[in-house]
Amino acid sequence: MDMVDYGQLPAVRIRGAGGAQAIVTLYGAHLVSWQGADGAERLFCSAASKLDGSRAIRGGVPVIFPQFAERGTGMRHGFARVASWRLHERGAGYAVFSLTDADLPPALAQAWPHAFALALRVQVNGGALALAFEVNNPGAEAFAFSAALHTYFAVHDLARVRIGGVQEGALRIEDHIDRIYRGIGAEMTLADGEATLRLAQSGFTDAVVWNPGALDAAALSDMDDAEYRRFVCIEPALIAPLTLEPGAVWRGAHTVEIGAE
Ligand SMILES: O=P(O)(O)OC[C@H]1O[C@@H](O)[C@H](O)[C@@H](O)[C@@H]1O
Repeated sequence: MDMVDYGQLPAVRIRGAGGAQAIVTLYGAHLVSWQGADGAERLFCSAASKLDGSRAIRGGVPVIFPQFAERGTGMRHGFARVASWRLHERGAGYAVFSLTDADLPPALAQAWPHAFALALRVQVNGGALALAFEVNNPGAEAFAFSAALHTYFAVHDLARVRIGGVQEGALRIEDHIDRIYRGIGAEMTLADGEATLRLAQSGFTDAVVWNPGALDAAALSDMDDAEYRRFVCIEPALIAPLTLEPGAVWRGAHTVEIGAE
């Protein structure tokens, strides 16, 4: 494990068994790169993304907390993806990042005045990636939150994408899609004609499938026009706000395994 720069952002490189690697920026505890043993990059990150801490990174795995999209009065998709996290622990093949209310700049802390402690554990091992997200309430009052791991999977061509496990039959994506699948239980698959990824989640009850399509991609200043064909977001999510009592902890996990086509 070593410290590297990702654009202008300090980041941690995690090295796992069999040559697996991941890079996580402290800004957002944002997993921006994941390679299995074969060295192929499995996450998409836009060439047009800001990498200087001035706005959320477009790609990788943004941590969404405590609000999903515009479902609330706070920042769109919450503040966790634009906050500076700490490296809490590291070991062979993994690192744990933490964020508490005390780490937030005053404006963000005032906008969401609750005591909280988040932890994100990122582990790589051969062809597997494991993300474990934990929300703690160390305060004296309950708070409600939503959360997601907004994973941008790299694909060779959007037109060849088949997603299994979210609906009856495979889901194909022609262009724009923004759908919430509720009550996800079993494994999902993502195939793009070159490889199949097996995805599993726990704690997170929902999965969001998102791609901006040609029109919306053209309107995004932090994405090149043709890049929408190179990724699909499949996001383990907890959409309906969950109330966390004082002293309670909530855990959500997301695992991805690289398989052959
Ligand atoms: O541009 P943002 O804030 O990163 O959001 C990207 C997308 O994130 C998805 O999770 C939402 O379902 C979409 O509605 C949204 O457009």
